[in-house]
Amino acid sequence: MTSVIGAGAFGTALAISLARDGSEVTLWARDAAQVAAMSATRENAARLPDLGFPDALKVTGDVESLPEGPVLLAVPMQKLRAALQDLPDFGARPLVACCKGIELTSRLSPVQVIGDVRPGARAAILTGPSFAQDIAKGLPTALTLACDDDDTGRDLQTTLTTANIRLYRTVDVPGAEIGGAVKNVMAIACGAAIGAGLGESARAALMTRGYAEMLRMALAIGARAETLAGLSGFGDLTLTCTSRLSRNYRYGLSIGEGAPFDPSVTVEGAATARALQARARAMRLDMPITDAVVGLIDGSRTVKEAMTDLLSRPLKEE
Ligand SMILES: NC(=O)C1=CN([C@@H]2O[C@H](COP(=O)(O)OP(=O)(O)OC[C@H]3O[C@@H](n4cnc5c(N)ncnc54)[C@H](OP(=O)(O)O)[C@@H]3O)[C@@H](O)[C@H]2O)C=CC1
Ligand SMILES: O=C(CO)COP(=O)(O)O
Repeated sequence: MTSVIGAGAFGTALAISLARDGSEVTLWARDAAQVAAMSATRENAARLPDLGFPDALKVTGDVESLPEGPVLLAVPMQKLRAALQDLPDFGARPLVACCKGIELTSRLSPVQVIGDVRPGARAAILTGPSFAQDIAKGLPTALTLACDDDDTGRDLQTTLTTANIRLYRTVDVPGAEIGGAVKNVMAIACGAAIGAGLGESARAALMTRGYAEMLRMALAIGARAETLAGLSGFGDLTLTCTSRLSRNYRYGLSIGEGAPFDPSVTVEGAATARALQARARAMRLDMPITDAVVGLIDGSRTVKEAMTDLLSRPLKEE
């Protein structure tokens, strides 16, 4: 039995996929009106319209009624701490972060935030390339489940694998987390380049040099290079930097096109770019594309200026 905290796009999609296999899943939302609507219509009309809930999916607003078994925390990175602080103590139940990014106030990763709020909890992260719509529709996906306790990781891998989600396991939690955080920043950069008409070659350059920044930060925090070459790094970078289904990429497009963007949409890369830049500066790491994205977001650089900054850096070896 699995519980999902947060009936956003990702939490709902995971719950649908698990329940479609017949697993008992309880999806918790904090908003009573949303709970009532989802219970009545058996869909999440706001986030995943027309994708009905399987019978095994239970909806609740009563967090005390959640069953034993893993708890998936499917809330945005910058909301994870507040969500955990409002939730009851889940005892020995594994807590699985289902978010991507770095907390702006602390520069901590999702699993580090869980450890900060719930010391001693068995924590893991589920990350990798997948759009909620694809998961909910039953399309094939492959994701990474990272847990530093391999026994817990094996249990979670078995429990959370579904007919359309193939899970790969790793104990390299920092590696899995940093890939998912940095790829969103790079997706904003790529969207901005395409939106400003800079072309596909510029996008390929940003993806490749963005991967170099991802790897630089990963190695500096003790992660394994192989993890970054996998689903949570290279895989998710590829998906997010090339698809208009990505909200981070679309946010970048809007910057490049000078078009408005709905501020209520979850764009993890925006806050994470600032957190990543602060972390990189403290660690004396060179992350020029991250710097450029922060400049675009705070309005201090135009796309043209940011690209000129990147192209005029001293020449170096690859
Ligand atoms: N969407 C996707 O395709 C994918 C998303 N992810 C990751 O999943 C994470 C969540 O994204 P996604 O589901 O898309 O986001 P959404 O914006 O669709 O949903 C966010 C959910 O979090 C809930 N929430 C926010 N703050 C709190 C809080 N303090 N306590 C409890 N619940 C809270 C919201 O509730 P309310 O509506 O009441 O505000 C909402 O249900 C992100 O880190 C994202 O990167 C990963 C892979 C794919
Ligand atoms: O993380 C995702 C794909 O793996 C979803 O990307 P967005 O948050 O940019 O929509």
